[in-house]
Amino acid sequence: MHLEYDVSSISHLGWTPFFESQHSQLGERRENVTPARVVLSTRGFLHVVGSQGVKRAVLAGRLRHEAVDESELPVVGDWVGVRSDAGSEPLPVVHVFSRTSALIRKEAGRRTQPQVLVANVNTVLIVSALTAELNVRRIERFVSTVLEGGATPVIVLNKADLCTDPEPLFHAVRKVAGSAQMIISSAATGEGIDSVRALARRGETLALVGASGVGKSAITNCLLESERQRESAVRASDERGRHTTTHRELFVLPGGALLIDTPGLRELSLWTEDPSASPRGFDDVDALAQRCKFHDCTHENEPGCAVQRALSSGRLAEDRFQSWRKLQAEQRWLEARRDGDAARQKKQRERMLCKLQRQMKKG
Ligand SMILES: Nc1nc2c(ncn2[C@@H]2O[C@H](COP(=O)(O)OP(=O)(O)OP(=O)(O)O)[C@@H](O)[C@H]2O)c(=O)[nH]1
Ligand SMILES: [Zn+2]
Repeated sequence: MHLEYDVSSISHLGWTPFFESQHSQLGERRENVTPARVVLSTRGFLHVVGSQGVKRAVLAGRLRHEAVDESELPVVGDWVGVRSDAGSEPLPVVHVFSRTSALIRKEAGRRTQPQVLVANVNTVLIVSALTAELNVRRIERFVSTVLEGGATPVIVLNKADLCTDPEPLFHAVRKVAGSAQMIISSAATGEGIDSVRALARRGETLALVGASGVGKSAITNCLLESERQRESAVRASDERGRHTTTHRELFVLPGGALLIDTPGLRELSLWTEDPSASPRGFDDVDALAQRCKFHDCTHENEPGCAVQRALSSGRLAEDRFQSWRKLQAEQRWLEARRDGDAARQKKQRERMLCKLQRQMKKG
């Protein structure tokens, strides 16, 4: 059982002028493109919600064919256009609206492909547990990825009830958090949950990310003020009999905000659309780098290097600098791989041809 989606206006589902203007630009096609938001995606089938309520939908073959890579296909949180005159379900998805933000990682495995986890989120709650497993470097990477995707990161340190002294961990994370807000919470005692709830504004979309078992579902349940999520989600028990979130789903919180719970993410390989830029979330390092004598300073052994100076004085921590280095190296590696990605280029060419052919048919 879900909380009912409020379909009296699609703005309650996150529709904004940004999408409206794209819709207007469709011109004559506009009539056949009814906006709906993807709330669930399983094995090729989508569940979308729009002014007509929740419907099953499926991607039109043309969209799949034209996509340069999978990152262009709709995921949970995306706004799509369905042909509502199609009559019976599944309704064909004939359009995907450009995104305001997305959480993107490099696909697991050998392929150099972006994988979009969720789309059109305002705030991403990066959840960790205040336990010995807390990994500052992983949080740093999440912050960078969220900023890269155009959303606002908020760091949630959960299970405060299990931690006798959260202060040292809090300060260690603070050093890598940049401008991200930080919340200490406990889904068990309710501590900090009001601060999380304050981020959940009507019509805005939040997503929860973090490793398995940190308490994403427990926090969700607190926000739902009931056990609904546990009942609604398709849950599978793993071999230890533990319940675990198995898919992404967008649903409504009592105050009218939208929330996407995601399955545990242990690793997050960086993805970036602009590999030459400095990794996001490192304002401290960026500010120092701007004061180096040479603007193309590599911060290794150039004279007048402000980064090296800060490292020797202890103002910049060595591991923070190494993280920045590592992310930057990953970006460069991605760039090199992508340039050489022949399959991608072939698809891009095919797509251009398709477009041309269509235009010729029309003209
Ligand atoms: N003591 C304590 N236990 C918690 C807290 N939050 C969650 N838990 C427990 O930790 C376990 C895992 O919590 P979940 O909410 O299922 O974790 P999750 O992040 O959703 O995990 P996945 O669905 O596998 O990604 C459950 O047994 C929860 O009851 C907390 O703040 N304090
Ligand atoms: Zn330098």
